Amino acid sequence: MGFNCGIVGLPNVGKSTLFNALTKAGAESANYPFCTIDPNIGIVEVPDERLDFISDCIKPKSTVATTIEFVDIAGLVKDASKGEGLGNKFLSNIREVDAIVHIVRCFDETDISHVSGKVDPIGDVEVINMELLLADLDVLEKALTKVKKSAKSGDKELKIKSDVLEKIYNKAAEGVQLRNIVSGDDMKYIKEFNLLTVKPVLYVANVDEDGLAIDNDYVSQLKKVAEKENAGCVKISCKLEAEIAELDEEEKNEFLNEMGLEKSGLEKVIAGGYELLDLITFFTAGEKEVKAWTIKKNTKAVDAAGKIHSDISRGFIRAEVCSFDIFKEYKSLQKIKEAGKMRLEGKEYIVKDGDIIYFRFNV
Ligand SMILES: Nc1ncnc2c1ncn2[C@@H]1O[C@H](COP(=O)(O)OP(=O)(O)OP(=O)(O)O)[C@@H](O)[C@H]1O
Ligand SMILES: [Mg+2]
Repeated sequence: MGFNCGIVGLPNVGKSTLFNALTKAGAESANYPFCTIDPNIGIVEVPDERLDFISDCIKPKSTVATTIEFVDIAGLVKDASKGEGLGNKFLSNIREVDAIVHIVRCFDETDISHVSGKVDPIGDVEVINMELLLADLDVLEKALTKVKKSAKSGDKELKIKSDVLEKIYNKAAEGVQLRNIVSGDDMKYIKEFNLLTVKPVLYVANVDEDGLAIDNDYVSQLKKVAEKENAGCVKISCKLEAEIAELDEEEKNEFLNEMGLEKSGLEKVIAGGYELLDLITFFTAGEKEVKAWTIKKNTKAVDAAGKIHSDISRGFIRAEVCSFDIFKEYKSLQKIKEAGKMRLEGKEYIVKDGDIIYFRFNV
């Protein structure tokens, strides 16, 4: 089971360019709208300095990073919810992803055409978000009619569901993106509908080289939009990232240095996506292999063990756990044990981000 982020935005804003930089998959990217029709899917390693540190100390035969999936989706235009552009096909591709990376054009470059004729981040975001919301309204309206009817039977649970749907429908009709108003309790009634504006979103400002050094007006505008929505916003140049991705490690560092950048923007996007998905990482560390594993926040030790192998979960005895900070101090699991700093935890232990775990099991 993987977790994925869908890359969405207007046509010709740099989605495939970013996707290629992320995945080195060579998806078609060109200066015309609707270049992408079918979604491209790519697996991306999640860079993690902690994994590198553990690996440097233990020097295992292999080191394995954790991954997430990115999906490059066709461009969306106004009235897509009514079938314009690639319309419903596009929307159903978005329905399948866990989180949304929304790319917004924040560069001038007259050679690259813009579907509405001018660069306008606020307007562009509104077009996309409105289409997503209209699609949600459509789904909610149908669901509400159905549930209301069945709630007439007097079933209490259906009555609650109908009330929740009605409340959310009314909010959507007011133009509110739903991610900010749906509570955890509401979520269980609407999960099945896979609503688009409930999915977490990260905005990506796609800038030119000048915009990288100093925020241009477009970026400032987009940052305000993101802030208002409580969403994250990262600034990168998709075109530059695609060029950097072609370089080998040494050239890449040289290039980043020259540009006065610490790390490539891709890492910011990957880290941002990982955060959106509400994921954390734990590590297993042996002489053969040091490996990063992905789990949802609040996963129990016995379920985390199941990520590695169902036998380990089934025969779970206990987990030997230390935090990354402890490892950083002692640099060796043996030394941590000798110092009495290794904790023994049971099945119910909630795994924390950065835990290094050894599972004892018996089958
Ligand atoms: N930061 C940038 N500066 C200048 N040009 C850029 C930048 N980012 C992308 N481009 C250019 O914009 C054009 C469109 O890019 P791309 O094909 O990635 O868009 P897209 O969003 O995937 O479009 P579609 O929706 O049609 O699939 C390409 O020519 C690409 O090189
Ligand atoms: Mg594309």
